[in-house]
Amino acid sequence: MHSDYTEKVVEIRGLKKSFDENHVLKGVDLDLFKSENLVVLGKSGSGKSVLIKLMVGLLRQDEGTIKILGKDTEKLKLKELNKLRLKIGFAFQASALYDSMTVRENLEFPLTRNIKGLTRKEINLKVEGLLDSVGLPNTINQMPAELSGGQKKRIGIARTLILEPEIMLYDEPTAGLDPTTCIDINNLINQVREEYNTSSIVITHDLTCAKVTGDRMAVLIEGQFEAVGTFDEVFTTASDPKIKSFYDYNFIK
Ligand SMILES: Nc1ncnc2c1ncn2[C@@H]1O[C@H](COP(=O)(O)OP(=O)(O)OP(=O)(O)O)[C@@H](O)[C@H]1O
Repeated sequence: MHSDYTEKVVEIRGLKKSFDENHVLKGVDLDLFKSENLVVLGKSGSGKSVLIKLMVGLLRQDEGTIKILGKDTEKLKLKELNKLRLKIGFAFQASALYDSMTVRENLEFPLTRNIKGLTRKEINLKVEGLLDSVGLPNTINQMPAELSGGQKKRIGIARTLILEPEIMLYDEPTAGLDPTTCIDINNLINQVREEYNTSSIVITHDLTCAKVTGDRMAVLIEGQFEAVGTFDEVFTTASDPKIKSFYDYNFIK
């Protein structure tokens, strides 16, 4: 256990979001504590991405509050919201690398766009340091098309880390990867937490990823978190039929 569960970095209360008659989030409460990895599980269409989009201000809630690093996101002016967004690293499902840029240029891009006045030496140090961290120093001059799916994921994570976010959001980090590469990415998620002291939300359908990376699980069912706790608390000892069917569904799929 890496968190003492005292300091909250995210606090969500009574969050509701509907699209016309589609009531996606029906009063969601969730805490993310400093230095923990929280795994969010839920079937396709259960609202995991909507939750993340609300957190980073890409969507607006109908009701409820989202506090991030002590700030109520709804009350922030755009400039303050943008400043807060820089503290949240979003590792997209598809890595979202720019195909026409080398690995070095991909990593430099968020840095030079957001931080003015860095010297070439400072930029190089940061880029090279992060590539070392994710175990891919030799890819620096390669194009994304020359990388494997797992390597792209690692570079995507490195690029997200370059602005030193306090909170990491991983959107299905192991989707589409072979089992061995999944293990590598799970280990990287844990390593990132140790090295960069991040607090993370990991969205996944992969129960191995959930077990290996998550201090706590939160299962989104019918618009609310039905169960929140350690993997064993939520799954091994669960008697709730909704949780059981979710667990079975994941293995049948
Ligand atoms: N911008 C939007 N406009 C209308 N409906 C939307 C919008 N975004 C999401 N939805 C709806 O909200 C519901 C939840 O979608 P969401 O993408 O959050 O699911 P998810 O849990 O992330 O699914 P998956 O695991 O497949 O990625 C879906 O019914 C979807 O159609």
